[in-house]
Amino acid sequence: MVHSDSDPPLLNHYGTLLCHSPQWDEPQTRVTMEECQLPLIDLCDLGSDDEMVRRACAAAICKASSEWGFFQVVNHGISSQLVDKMRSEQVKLFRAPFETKATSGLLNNSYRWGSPRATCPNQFSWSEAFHVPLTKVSDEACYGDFKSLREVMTCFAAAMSELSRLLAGILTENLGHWKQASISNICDETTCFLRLNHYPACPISPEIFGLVPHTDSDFLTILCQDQVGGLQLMKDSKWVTVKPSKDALIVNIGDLFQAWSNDVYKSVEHKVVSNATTDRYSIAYFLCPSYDSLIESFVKPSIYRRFTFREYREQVQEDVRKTGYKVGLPRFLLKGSEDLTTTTTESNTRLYIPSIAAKS
Ligand SMILES: C=C1C[C@]23C[C@@]1(O)CC[C@H]2[C@@]12CC[C@H](O)[C@@](C)(C(=O)O1)[C@H]2[C@@H]3C(=O)O
Ligand SMILES: O=C(O)CCC(=O)C(=O)O
Ligand SMILES: [Fe+2]
Repeated sequence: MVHSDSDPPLLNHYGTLLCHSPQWDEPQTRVTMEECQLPLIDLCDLGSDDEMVRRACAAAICKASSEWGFFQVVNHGISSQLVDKMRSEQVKLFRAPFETKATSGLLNNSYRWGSPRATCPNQFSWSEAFHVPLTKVSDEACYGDFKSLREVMTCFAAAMSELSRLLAGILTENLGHWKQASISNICDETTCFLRLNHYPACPISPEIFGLVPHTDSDFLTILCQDQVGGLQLMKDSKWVTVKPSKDALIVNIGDLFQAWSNDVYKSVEHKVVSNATTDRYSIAYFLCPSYDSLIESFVKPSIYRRFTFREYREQVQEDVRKTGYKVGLPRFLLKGSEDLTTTTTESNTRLYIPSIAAKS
């Protein structure tokens, strides 16, 4: 492996983990995975003159969010030029020396690499990231020498923010309790994040995760990935590989939407497998509420107890600190509601009668 000074010290951190986990000595072979075509939704239909077309599009978004927890959207309004500019700025950013990324306070000092708390190889992520709060995306002081990055990131974050609110509105209204609370009211520019991911090529072992299996701790995530591939999600208890699609963005439901919808929508486990030869880049936009926001289902009996986003984050961080793993929603199950929580099978798929004519 040729080491460049921009690479985080993934190899020696991973090496120390290996020393304590002998069972990882056997050579591993890269298995070919079943590829899936995520539900593909053309958001142009939301602007159709035909109300039935608008309703059908909204219903498809809701159905995919319940059955897959994932879907992909085209004609989402984010130009390929902006995506290409964002990607080239992202590549430049990660090519900076590791010292600069890790110690200069760049992007609100939001740099993360590997998995600092990993105690064994399967808790390790062969990746680096900047997890940037939206409040800082336009802050000139956060960009150091990366002046051109600021304008692109500001435009990109604004476009992702608008798209996330459109989708959250459709998903909330389908639940029928949109009168009592709207997610757009508790999520705003000050509470969301933009996460820039870089997955360096990893020629050591196909067993190494680019990003460990996890569910997202938010309402929903919009993901812009390059064409390298590697994202996998859990479908019917099997890992399936998401086939990259050039002009599509991927949307996935987060833990908070699963709780808010009383399990109608699913926050589905996903991971990134490493690539032996090619670096991979992605950008994730996380629609998150303020830390004091109360997450509760308006549908009774609730499966989960009411909790604030702050409680949720603190519980995740405590579990990761103590066990190396995120537990997430199971920590908030109400007593006796374990048997209420649904698993997605054809038999209990909800009937979609959107209570709205999707807004054009
Ligand atoms: C959406 C996210 C949840 C996560 C942080 C992240 O931004 C991307 C990685 C996720 C992950 C995966 C491994 C661990 O479960 C976790 C606690 C972590 O450190 O990174 C989760 C994060 C989370 O749920 O907060
Ligand atoms: O890079 C990807 O495809 C997935 C990233 C992800 O799951 C995350 O940042 O939460
Ligand atoms: Fe994720």
